Amino acid sequence: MASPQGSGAPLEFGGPLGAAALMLLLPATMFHLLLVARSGPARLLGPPPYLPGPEALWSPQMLLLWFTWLGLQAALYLLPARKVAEGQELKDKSRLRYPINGFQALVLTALLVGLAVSAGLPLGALPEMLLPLAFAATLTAFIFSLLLYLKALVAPASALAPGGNSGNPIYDFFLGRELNPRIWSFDFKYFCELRPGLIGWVLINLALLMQEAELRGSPSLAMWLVNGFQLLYVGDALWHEEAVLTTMDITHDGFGFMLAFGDLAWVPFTYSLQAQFLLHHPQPLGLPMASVICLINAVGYYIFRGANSQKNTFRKNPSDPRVAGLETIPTATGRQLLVSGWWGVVRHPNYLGDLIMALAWSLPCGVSHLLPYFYLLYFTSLLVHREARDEQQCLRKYGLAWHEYCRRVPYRILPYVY
Ligand SMILES: NC(=O)C1=CN([C@@H]2O[C@H](COP(=O)(O)OP(=O)(O)OC[C@H]3O[C@@H](n4cnc5c(N)ncnc54)[C@H](OP(=O)(O)O)[C@@H]3O)[C@@H](O)[C@H]2O)C=CC1
Ligand SMILES: CC(C)CCC[C@@H](C)[C@H]1CC=C2C3=C(CC[C@@]21C)[C@@]1(C)CC[C@H](O)C[C@@H]1CC3
Repeated sequence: MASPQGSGAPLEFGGPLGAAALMLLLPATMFHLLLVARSGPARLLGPPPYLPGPEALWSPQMLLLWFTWLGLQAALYLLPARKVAEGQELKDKSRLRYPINGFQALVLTALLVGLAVSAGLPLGALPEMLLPLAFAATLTAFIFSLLLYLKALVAPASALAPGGNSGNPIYDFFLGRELNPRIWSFDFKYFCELRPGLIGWVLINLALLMQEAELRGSPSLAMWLVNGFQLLYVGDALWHEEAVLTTMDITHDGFGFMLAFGDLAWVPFTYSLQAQFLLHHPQPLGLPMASVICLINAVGYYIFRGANSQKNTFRKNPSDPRVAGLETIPTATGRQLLVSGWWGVVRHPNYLGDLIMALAWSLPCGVSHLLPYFYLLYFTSLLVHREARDEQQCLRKYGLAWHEYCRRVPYRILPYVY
């Protein structure tokens, strides 16, 4: 039951002060974006059009709707899975088991929503409820993180994350103390990372598309593109759900406010920003420009999926014919690093593809406003920071072999630039 206070891991995110600032700044940014997206000038950097009073934020009905959504996703998570995957080896040499049924949850949610809409559910009314729903999600994230923090007090030391156990309560609350908090086999972090937020994001997009159809007779081409691109991204993440088990969020970071808020509130309510913007600021988009944007998204997806699949295939089975011919660097751990193929172009080709897609999601919104480009700006800084964190971890894991990889592949994300 011991908890190693002051575990000695280097502090990230600017330490306790940075963590405290982010805990205020992230929800404030999310509410700012929600308010600004529906305002006439839609200025990213200006003040919000008004400050919402408690009656605009707090609604018991929206809280109930939010919990119904979480309950539905939890029920779908518990349905029999097509596959059960094992996670990475833990400190105590054990491996946790995870159900692989995220895509099934997406399809079943689509069927249920389809049935409910045909029975008269006014999905197009959802955009009017975003503010109180986002407030319910934020409140849930705060309370949930507090419960997770308390749960970690009685967790065995082997269950704690390397990073979030500095002994500073603010920092540890933000980063998360326990690595894989579970009740029986229900894994909270894995559940939150892929289900309520990601599926909620595409549902909000769909509701915005439906409201646009109600307002203007039919959805605009720009709205179709944004919905299509982001549905592809979410569908892809859930189809390749097993790949999330090797991300640093699952293997390294504890489950605290950062991920709870990020997964439950930030993803659905800010990643849907382009569709929110388009509902209130329709943009003309001709077929030639739409084709160019589709091409940009396709190129981004091709790089993103190609790089991720190449690494996942290689990590599962280095002798797989699809990757067996690639050049590698041996490491002292026995694992190898790819140094040709996508991973020989830059050290994070998957981030490059992801960023190209992020650009394609903003372009349908035109160039008259900076607001729809918020995701691209935020995502660039998230991935630059994430890449630096991953490099630190790889350097610790692979030492000299990592130096050799950096020498052979000098650019991190963008060839010849960064
Ligand atoms: N939309 C969003 O908000 C976000 C999206 N993403 C996306 O999620 C996906 C997963 O990203 P992320 O979790 O950051 O990490 P990555 O999938 O990029 O994985 C990094 C790990 O890959 C392994 N690796 C690195 N270089 C090599 C190499 N040359 N050969 C073989 N293995 C190597 C290392 O782990 P090891 O050696 O232990 O296998 C390293 O720790 C990405 O596509 C990213 O774009 C990520 C964050 C947010
Ligand atoms: C609120 C903060 C700014 C930080 C929040 C970060 C989270 C929103 C992201 C951390 C890692 C994520 C991943 C994904 C979504 C965003 C979060 C949760 C994916 C599931 C997106 C789809 C990809 O195919 C896989 C990603 C894994 C990491």
